[in-house]
Amino acid sequence: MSQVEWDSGEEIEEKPFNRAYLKRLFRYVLPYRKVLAFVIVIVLINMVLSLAEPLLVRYMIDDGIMKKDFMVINILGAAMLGSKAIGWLLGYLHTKMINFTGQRILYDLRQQLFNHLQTLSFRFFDGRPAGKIMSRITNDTNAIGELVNGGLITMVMEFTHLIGIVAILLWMDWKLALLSFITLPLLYLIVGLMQPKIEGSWSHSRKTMSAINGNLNETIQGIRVIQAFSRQRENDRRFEQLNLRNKNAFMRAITLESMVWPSVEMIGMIGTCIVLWFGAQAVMDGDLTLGFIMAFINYLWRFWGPLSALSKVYSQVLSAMASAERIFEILDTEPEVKDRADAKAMKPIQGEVVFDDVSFRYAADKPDVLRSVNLRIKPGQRVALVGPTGAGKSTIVNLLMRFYDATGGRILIDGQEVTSVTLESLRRQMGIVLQDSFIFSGTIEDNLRYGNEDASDEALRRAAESVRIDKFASQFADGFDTQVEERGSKLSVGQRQLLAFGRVLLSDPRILILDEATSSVDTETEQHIQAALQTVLEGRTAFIIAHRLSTIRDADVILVVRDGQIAEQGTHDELIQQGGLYKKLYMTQYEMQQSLALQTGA
Ligand SMILES: Nc1ncnc2c1ncn2[C@@H]1O[C@H](COP(=O)(O)OP(=O)(O)OP(=O)(O)O)[C@@H](O)[C@H]1O
Repeated sequence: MSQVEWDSGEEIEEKPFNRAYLKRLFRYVLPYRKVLAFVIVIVLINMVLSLAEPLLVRYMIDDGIMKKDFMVINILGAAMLGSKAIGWLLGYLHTKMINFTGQRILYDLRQQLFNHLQTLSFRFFDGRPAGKIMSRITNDTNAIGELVNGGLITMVMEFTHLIGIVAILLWMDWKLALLSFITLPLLYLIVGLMQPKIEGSWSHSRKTMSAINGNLNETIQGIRVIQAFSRQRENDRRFEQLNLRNKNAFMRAITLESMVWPSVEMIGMIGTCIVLWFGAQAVMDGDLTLGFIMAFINYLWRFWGPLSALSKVYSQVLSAMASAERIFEILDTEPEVKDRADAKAMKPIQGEVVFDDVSFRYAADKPDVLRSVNLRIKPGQRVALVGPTGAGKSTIVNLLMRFYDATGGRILIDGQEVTSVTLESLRRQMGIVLQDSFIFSGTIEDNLRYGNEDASDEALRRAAESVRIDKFASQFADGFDTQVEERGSKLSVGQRQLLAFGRVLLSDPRILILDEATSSVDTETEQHIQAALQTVLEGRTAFIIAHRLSTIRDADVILVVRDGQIAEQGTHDELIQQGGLYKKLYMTQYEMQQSLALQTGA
């Protein structure tokens, strides 16, 4: 399946039974077949023990109590106690073993999903909400886990239980058994009619719950904007609607459920009364014993339990089908950008970059974003990419990093085509610093070492010093061991930028890509950043996506990108002389800065 086909629409709660999925799910169970076979044997033994109980009661009454034989009472009493004790032990074993196995299967599945997810290309993540991807890894694997934990064993256990009960009833007295089954069509009618409605309500309740979660997630993520725009009241209203829908769906499900199972019990009672009526007659006539009737009724009561359990498992299977489909969709999505079969490790590079007639579009049905781009950059050159928004600057560097593959033409680094080398060897020699540098949870040191875990302490210290991280790290009590929290929320914008420089410096790439930060920092931090930048850029081929043209005057080459093409190319002075788009952009920014300076009196 291609990544584009991956459906990002509404999540469906249940799917029809699908043998192919079940077979595929079974592959995850296969490694644990021995332990599962053992569990099934334990469960069956337990079931036989439990089915024997009413018969023991029968003999206790008929042969013990009625005949005043204390020996029989003692033996049967001990047998009942013994069977319960064994049942307890087997129950403990089976619950533990099945849950452990379920967790192991979940672990395997989650690990496989996570590993696969990391190999997927940017296109997969483009426009696909993170929340949905996350819910596939957590909720959907859980649904599968529940099926294994509860469903699988319940199915085996309750089905054999049901067959066992029917067989015993028929064996005890087939006429009486058939008489008691008279109420079955009524039961089928009620359960058959109501169960889909109940399930529908539960499914609606789950859907509204996931909408609540989505809303909550967005609110927490966007709390700053929410408060800044004073949107609390509107948000409250939206949340209240979702909350209300969830409450109503839950209440409807409970109302229906509380109607169905008492009705089932009522029908069960009708069956029991029929048996009692005919049975009482037979006992009085001396055809049946009291113990027999007691045991028979006990079995009848046990008949309803498996029925209700099986109907619940069925809906569990259907929801696991929907989850399986979503999980397999991810697992079947091939990474678009991957190593060719004959890919070799990229040799250590100097940093020459050639774009040979490169074109690119983000999707087959979208227009070209880059058209016939030709470039030749020498090792160590400092290249600035400028141009209007949406012109294709980021796309050029995305292709260079091979986050996407060019749809036409070739990209060569030191004469090696980027598609002919392994992704890891390519990216290890390149570094990227984005506008909003992503900082991971962990310590400042962890983040510095991100691209080079084996760096010596000395190298770490030097890198930190040269971009002045040591200055701000020393402000914290724990220094380099300070936890920066998720996304570096403990750090300022400038500090995050410096940390990103330090990280890339330590990984020592030959080619560096830098998306210049647009957010403004104070003049002193700006100076620090500019000084750090000079250190980072030294001796490397650098591509800088520049937003402030004043910062790139000393670039070796300035590429002016317009409508997916290189419209102009040269040094600052050359381009100003040409009097083209660059000069226009430069003059506009210059005038804006001047008028800003006049307004602020700076
Ligand atoms: N992931 C994507 N999927 C589809 N289209 C995209 C994607 N990323 C960018 N585009 C489109 O490609 C074109 C070029 O975008 P690109 O990000 O390269 O522009 P840019 O010059 O870097 O702009 P800016 O200066 O605003 O960052 C734009 O029209 C944009 O809408």
